[in-house]
Amino acid sequence: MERINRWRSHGGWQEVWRHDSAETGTPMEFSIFLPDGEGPMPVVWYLSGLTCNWSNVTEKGEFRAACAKHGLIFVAPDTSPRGEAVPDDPEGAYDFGLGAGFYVDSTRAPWATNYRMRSYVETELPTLLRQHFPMDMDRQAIMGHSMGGHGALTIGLRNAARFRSVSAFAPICAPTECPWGQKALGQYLGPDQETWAEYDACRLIEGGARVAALKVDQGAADGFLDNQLMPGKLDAACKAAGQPLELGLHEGYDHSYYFISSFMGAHLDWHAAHLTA
Ligand SMILES: N[C@@H](CCC(=O)N[C@@H](CS)C(=O)NCC(=O)O)C(=O)O
Repeated sequence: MERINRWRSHGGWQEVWRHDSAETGTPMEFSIFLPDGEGPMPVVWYLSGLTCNWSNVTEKGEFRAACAKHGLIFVAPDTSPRGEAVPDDPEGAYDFGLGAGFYVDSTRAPWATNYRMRSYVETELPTLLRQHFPMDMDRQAIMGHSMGGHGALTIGLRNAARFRSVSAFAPICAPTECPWGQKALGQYLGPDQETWAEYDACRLIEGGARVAALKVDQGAADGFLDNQLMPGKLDAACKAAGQPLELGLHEGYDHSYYFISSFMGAHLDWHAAHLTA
């Protein structure tokens, strides 16, 4: 593992690291905010959306003040494998391939070799980082935005014992039912929709999965709200299953980091309350 940058910020260090991933077969980069102190400290995993790498939330997410205040380590992985040898959408579309790994372990050629973002985020990265940083792995939370909100919800639901709290900004709530999800899951996993279910938060909840604490915020002026994100389906699935959900709909906010940064502090305060209880 190689540290490629670091900046003093909010009484801690904002760092960027590169390492070789066995899962993706490529070098991968992530950012990590480390409050000062010996730790071990609770960890918040933040999964980003389409077109993003670690830099979007790190530069625009405004998470450091809350993380410093609460003593939270904040990790932002990339959203896909990268590199010349990694296959991409044939038309270079933003919603599939590079920057669009969907937190899936692909089972189909030519994607399956590198597109293993589920195992990378769920297993490889936590196993690696706990050896290098003062992380308290008994106190973990996961959050994300859009495609990363889908990642946070599905990884949280499949690993409920590991995360004390799960939250999302404008998540893709029902990927099996929206164009972004159908395009990605159809190609990464193939046409058998039974194999898609473990990558759909609503279907996981319908199938019995639960999390300890769940919070979602959504902008009402988000152009992707009705055709891609569908928070109403998550609300309905949670209500039917008895899964508590704190769902906020916010007039005037869109899909951007202006929305995310407005609610980031509240999400981190909420995670901290669960992580330090
Ligand atoms: N219209 C956008 C769609 C992608 C998009 O909105 N991406 C969101 C996540 S789904 C994002 O965080 N973009 C990067 C940023 O705002 O910094 C594009 O074509 O780039």
